[in-house]
Amino acid sequence: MTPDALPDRSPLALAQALIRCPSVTPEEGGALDLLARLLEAAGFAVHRPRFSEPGTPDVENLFARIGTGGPALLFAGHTDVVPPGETGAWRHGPFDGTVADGLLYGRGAVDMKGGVACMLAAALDFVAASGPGFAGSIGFLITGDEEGPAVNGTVKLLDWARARGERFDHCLLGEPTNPSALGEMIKIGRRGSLTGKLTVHGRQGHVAYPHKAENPIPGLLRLASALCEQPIDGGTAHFDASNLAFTTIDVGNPATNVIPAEARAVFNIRFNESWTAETLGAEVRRRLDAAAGGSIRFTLDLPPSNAPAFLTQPDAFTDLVIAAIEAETGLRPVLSTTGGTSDARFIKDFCPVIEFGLVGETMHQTDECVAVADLERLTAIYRRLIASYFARP
Ligand SMILES: N[C@@H](CCC[C@H](NC(=O)CCC(=O)O)C(=O)O)C(=O)O
Ligand SMILES: [Zn+2]
Ligand SMILES: [Zn+2]
Repeated sequence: MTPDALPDRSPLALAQALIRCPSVTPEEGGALDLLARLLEAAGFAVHRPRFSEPGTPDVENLFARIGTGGPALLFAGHTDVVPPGETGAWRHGPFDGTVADGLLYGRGAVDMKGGVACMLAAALDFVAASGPGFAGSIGFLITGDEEGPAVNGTVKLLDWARARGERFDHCLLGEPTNPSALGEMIKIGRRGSLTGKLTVHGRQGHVAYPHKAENPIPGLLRLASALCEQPIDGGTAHFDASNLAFTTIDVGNPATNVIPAEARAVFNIRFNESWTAETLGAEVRRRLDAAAGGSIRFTLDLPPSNAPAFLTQPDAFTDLVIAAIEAETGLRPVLSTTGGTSDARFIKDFCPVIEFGLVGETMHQTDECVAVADLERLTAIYRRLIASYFARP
């Protein structure tokens, strides 16, 4: 492809072209430019807002729409990718877009340039077949900040769209939702995420004179055990049990003969709909206070969480997505809230959102790859969904 030529509209060609754009967060890498040119050529009005926030990198985003009326269907996703890690360890270059043995290799193949390519191929095909005057609208809300701090991406893009008076009835987010086979799983919600930073305070001193010091490490271990020992809850009808994991314990003491003054640990909790970040934070404090018993001096920092648990009640739109998946794969997807959080946590305040995309088995891994056949089938699912969405009375 010459620099200005557009790839053909097949999902494979689009996914290869996107993978060849090195868009490791927060770099745009040419990926959004490519989408903009493809969407503009198909008659979409395209906008490229760039957002900033002190202390975070500026990030480029894309919003596109064709049609002004309803029903209005929004496709959402991201073109940024996580770093490839050791590029020499990859079987094929992470930004080459190589196809071998029926698999397309590259960073973002499943998470989620492949998914973006499929939604684009399906929408461009529908618009070409029906003409731009179909009754309704199709939108694209694509960020370059999903894998990063998620501050200058979807959350601000939605505010920007709201301020312009953009409205959508339903959103399909194309994150990789299937554990091992296309058609297995739709995500209808996500657990919340809360991070805690725990510090136990002691008094520095000589290891040979412990009575003149106060070692914070046993206290930190006691508090950490207290948080890990008791389950947080037993799960709910739609959500797994909440889980807490310590991610680091740090003392940073280079000396073998000094009792340190402080010991620190960080934990992250993935919580279900029976909690908010506030009620869960209060419960964590209650458990720590009980374990400390007035004798362990600690401070707990709970940075504000922008990731609540949420659930989208299955509705007629969910039924359309299920029907499209069943027709193309023969599988009936389970409706799940498992896994990490996603940008759907922001979109849910804008319109009902569900997630369905590729098989996520290799996401974030060396040799991330997608079956070319899955790209074609996911495009057929999205194409069928669009047709049935706009055919509704
Ligand atoms: N970096 C962002 C969001 C982090 C989102 C991340 N999500 C996943 O890993 C999704 C994978 C899956 O379960 O399908 C997470 O949950 O940490 C931020 O921090 O805002
Ligand atoms: Zn993703
Ligand atoms: Zn990811």
